[in-house]
Amino acid sequence: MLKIAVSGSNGRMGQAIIEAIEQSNSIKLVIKIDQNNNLTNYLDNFDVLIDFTYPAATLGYLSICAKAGKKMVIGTTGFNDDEFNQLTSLAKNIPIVFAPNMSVGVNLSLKLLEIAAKVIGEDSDIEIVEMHHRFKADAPSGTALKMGEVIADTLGRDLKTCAVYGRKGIKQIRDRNIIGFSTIRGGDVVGEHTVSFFMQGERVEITHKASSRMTFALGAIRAAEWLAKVPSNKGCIYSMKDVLEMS
Ligand SMILES: NC(=O)C1=CN([C@@H]2O[C@H](COP(=O)(O)OP(=O)(O)OC[C@H]3O[C@@H](n4cnc5c(N)ncnc54)[C@H](OP(=O)(O)O)[C@@H]3O)[C@@H](O)[C@H]2O)C=CC1
Ligand SMILES: O=C(O)C1=N[C@H](C(=O)O)C[C@H](O)C1
Repeated sequence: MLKIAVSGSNGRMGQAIIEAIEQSNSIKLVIKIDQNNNLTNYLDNFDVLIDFTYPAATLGYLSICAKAGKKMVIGTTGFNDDEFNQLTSLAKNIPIVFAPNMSVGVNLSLKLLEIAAKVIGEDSDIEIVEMHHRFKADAPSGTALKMGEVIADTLGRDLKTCAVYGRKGIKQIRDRNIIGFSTIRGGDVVGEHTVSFFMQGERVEITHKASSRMTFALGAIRAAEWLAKVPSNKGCIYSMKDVLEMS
């Protein structure tokens, strides 16, 4: 039976993952890691670490796992460029699944966005709106950024130069080539993303709404089961596209 360690075990996602593991017959929860215990003491006990925490904490756990040859599923979002480079470098030693959103629906939406961008992207004003609960610590969401990246890549644009986050202070009409991002935070919204393609006389919208964190938790478990079959010495960053075999 696959042995799982969960870091951030007291968090919203940590709790959802523990609940999902408890309902599974094929995997077993062996260690809950929180800020009071040390992963280093348990390295012989688990096969895959599932981590949904904060960037600094994730990098700490990844550094330990990379040295010990332990695989990781990482759902944490909000990495800055420097932190992302550290993650990329550490993942040369072990296979990891790293995805800002583990739900099947969002990963299908990424595929739909690729198609939409190909067909209508050049003729559209593209705007991404995301809405999350009041406790979310990063903005825009990792999912919104991933959606923007997929669209920008499809259109041959660089998201670093074509993204506009909010419009305060901008005193000019909209440039067709930008991808706009807007963020809403409030209450207990689990996670909602809408990408609008505004054309002349019509508008296409692709929306995903998560109503339970269980969708992310089940995706993380699916990723751990998939990762278990990848050789430990094959350092690589995999995505949910790999896990779900969506080429
Ligand atoms: N990829 C996906 O599908 C999804 C990704 N996420 C992402 O997962 C992350 C966590 O979200 P969520 O569960 O809502 O957040 P929470 O704040 O509820 O949980 C975060 C956990 O991280 C722990 N933590 C914080 N700092 C440290 C540290 N330095 N060392 C060890 N542990 C630490 C916290 O511990 P303590 O309780 O002790 O403070 C807490 O248990 C976010 O980045 C979020 O965006 C969320 C949902 C889905
Ligand atoms: O913090 C959250 O809650 C979520 N974070 C992820 C993100 O930043 O995209 C995924 C999901 O939308 C929930």
